[in-house]
Amino acid sequence: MEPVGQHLAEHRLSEGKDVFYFPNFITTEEEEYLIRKINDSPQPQWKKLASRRLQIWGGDITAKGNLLPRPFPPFISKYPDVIARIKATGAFENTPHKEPNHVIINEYLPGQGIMPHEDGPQYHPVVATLSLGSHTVFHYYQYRADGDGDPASSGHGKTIDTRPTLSVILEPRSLIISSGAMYTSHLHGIEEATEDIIACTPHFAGIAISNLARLKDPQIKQFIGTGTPLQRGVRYSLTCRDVGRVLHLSRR
Ligand SMILES: O=C(O)CCC(=O)C(=O)O
Ligand SMILES: [Fe+2]
Repeated sequence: MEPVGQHLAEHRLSEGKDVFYFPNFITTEEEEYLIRKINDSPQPQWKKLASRRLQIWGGDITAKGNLLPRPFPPFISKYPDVIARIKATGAFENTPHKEPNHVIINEYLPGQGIMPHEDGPQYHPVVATLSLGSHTVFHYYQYRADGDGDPASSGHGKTIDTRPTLSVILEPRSLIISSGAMYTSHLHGIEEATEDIIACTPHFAGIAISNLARLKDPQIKQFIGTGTPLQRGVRYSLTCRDVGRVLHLSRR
């Protein structure tokens, strides 16, 4: 068997950065099935936020950061076997449970996004995100060293550098894994947009994307090649992480 680390390394997007991109991590049939199961979930499973809705699977996390574990539904752990496939990448080799035990499913309508944020210390610093239904553009950011700048873009009293460190197109069916400093000292976010204009040549005004050469979706490639804006559809993402501290309640 090939060493797992080497396999992961083939998917690295940028030298020295722990960001790994896997196009077509699932098939279109699996994608359709997952979207159907997400939409079939009972209404109370959805949590409504101001700007999007989400489902939490694997259990709730207490205020102290402990997971109250609940088994995954079959559409996450059996068919398709998303958790086992993520484990097989080797990215979770050094996490407490060696595989994700917690999955957040986010739904984004066109025009919705997620503000730059950090995922925080309750998770081991590895995150794998599966995209379904539509592409999006995912940015990594850093805090500014000097502390001045636009106060509107600051969080926790620190100012975020609005120029992304790295930008990635997440194709439908792709998996992206971030770990190390990309988890612990960077933020990530998705702009609220209904379309994305991508730079296909150095002189073309648009977002510079780190995984252009790795894209696989024929339509996305064609649109980028002709400078056509990519219209966002409804996107679902499965954010898979390992919560280190798990509460095992004894049964009476
Ligand atoms: O939807 C995504 O790709 C990102 C979601 C995310 O950052 C999160 O749930 O913490
Ligand atoms: Fe996040």
